[in-house]
Amino acid sequence: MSFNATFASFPALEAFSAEAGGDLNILKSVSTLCLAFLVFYVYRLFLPSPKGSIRQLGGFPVATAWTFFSKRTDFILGHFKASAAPHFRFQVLQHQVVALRGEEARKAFFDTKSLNFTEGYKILFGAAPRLQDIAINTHNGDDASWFNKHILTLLGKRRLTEMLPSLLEDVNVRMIGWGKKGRFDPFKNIYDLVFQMTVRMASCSELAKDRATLDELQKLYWQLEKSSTPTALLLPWFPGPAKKRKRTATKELFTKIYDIVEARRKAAVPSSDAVDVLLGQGQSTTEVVEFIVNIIFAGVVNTGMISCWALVYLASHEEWMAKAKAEVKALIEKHTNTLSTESLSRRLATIPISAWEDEMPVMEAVIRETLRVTLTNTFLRRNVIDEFSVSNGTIQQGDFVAYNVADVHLNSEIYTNPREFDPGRYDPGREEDKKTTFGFVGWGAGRHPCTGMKVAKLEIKVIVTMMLAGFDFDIVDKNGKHITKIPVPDRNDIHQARPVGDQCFFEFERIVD
Ligand code: HEM
Repeated sequence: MSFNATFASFPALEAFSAEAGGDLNILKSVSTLCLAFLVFYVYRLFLPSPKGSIRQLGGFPVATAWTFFSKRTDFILGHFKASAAPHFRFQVLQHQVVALRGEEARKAFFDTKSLNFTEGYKILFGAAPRLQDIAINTHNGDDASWFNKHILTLLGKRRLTEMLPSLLEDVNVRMIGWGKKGRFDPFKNIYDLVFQMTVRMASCSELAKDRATLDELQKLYWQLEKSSTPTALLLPWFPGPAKKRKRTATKELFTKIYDIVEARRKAAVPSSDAVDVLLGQGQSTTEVVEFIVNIIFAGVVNTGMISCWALVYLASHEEWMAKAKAEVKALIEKHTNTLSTESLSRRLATIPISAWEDEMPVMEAVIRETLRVTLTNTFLRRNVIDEFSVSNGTIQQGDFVAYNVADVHLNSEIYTNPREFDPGRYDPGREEDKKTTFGFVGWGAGRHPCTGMKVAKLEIKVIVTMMLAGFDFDIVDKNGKHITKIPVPDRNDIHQARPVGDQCFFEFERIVD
């Protein structure tokens, strides 16, 4: 059955068509609702805070919630700066959110069983499209353990070994497309590489090789990734054009992947690609599609961001560039035939996964430091069971809890000159990240460590290694002039953390094919 047919056969979808016709009625109700909300909020402003122990933010709740969605990092850090308290509480529509800071809060945030991961992100983040969004119910939609189990087997060491040559070839083909010399925007070209690699790892070679479909998927992906606007999150029921565009893009994305998975189901000879492995385990086409979409949304943004910024920092720090290049050279000399006339990507493919993982300490430190300086996450949870106390404040059942990564990663009591890029801070003798509990949370911590870390690290290392061994490159402005001021990530840009102010580019020349 085609996805369109499956899609159309769901009764709830018919309800959606009817809903579209009913937009006018909804619009009429909107004004009444807005008035009701207004009266309610003004009334609330004059009531004493019912949650005595945690400071409740004043002001108009809709305005407060708006800043939480539009400039999340500034919002959280700004309110913490204004008071010495370890927490504050605010309202997003009918939901209560508690922002936390400090070591005790961090321990509780990452370790408390009743703080639910999926519920935390579902309402306050909303990036990954779900089949439920287009009225299709599945068993695994909210089951994080189902995805984690499959990630660990499908993206484990054995598969990384199998996939390494294809990943390198994908990168090589794209890099050939850049030409021998030129200038590019890393926040476009490097993301293209990461998107292709992620799709390759999560799906099948038919899709990874089909450039036209990949480009279409990538376009839909960014459309959906960037559809989590303050309006969309605050007014999810509002029937505006953005909501319709999101629904159409979600349907198109799922449909394209569905057709590819169905074609693999009918293939005479199964391959070792992720899609075939999942189908072989008896998963339905819908489940496989859901798996692929979830991997793309879990993987692309952060892997792309760290690959871009690792290269930007290396290009801005001569000493670390020299160390990283020396490490790559040593790896190539030890594990590849340096007399071979084969392409760089083919030679790199002979380096065993264990060497990529264990013999690149400089690159490990560069990735860790890039994560520390660049990551902008506000981690989210929802307290789904009993109330509990943290730093003398009560987290009620149903409360959302938010913890911004800057509280630990940019904390000058933990890291010296925290905004400076200095991978040496993890060296024996310094080990600044070990000074406190969960001093580094770039790959998560406690109950929800990142299950995609190994594959993400490999993708970043492949990209950086291909750049260091294959190119001379410099960081320049839009006019091609070398940039001396080190770019600073925009901590409110939750997708790419692009540099604040002017964009930066790489001016490159290919030196090894
Ligand atoms: C540089 C790239 C990446 C970074 C920095 C990163 C970071 C993180 C962090 C910080 C968390 C914890 C979030 C929290 O506690 O709220 C997390 C969780 C997760 N990550 Fe990643 N991630 C990356 C790449 C990937 C990739 C490529 C995948 C999939 C292949 C992936 C899959 C996941 C999943 C499924 C979880 C949730 C784990 C759970 O439910 O317990 N990540 N990641």
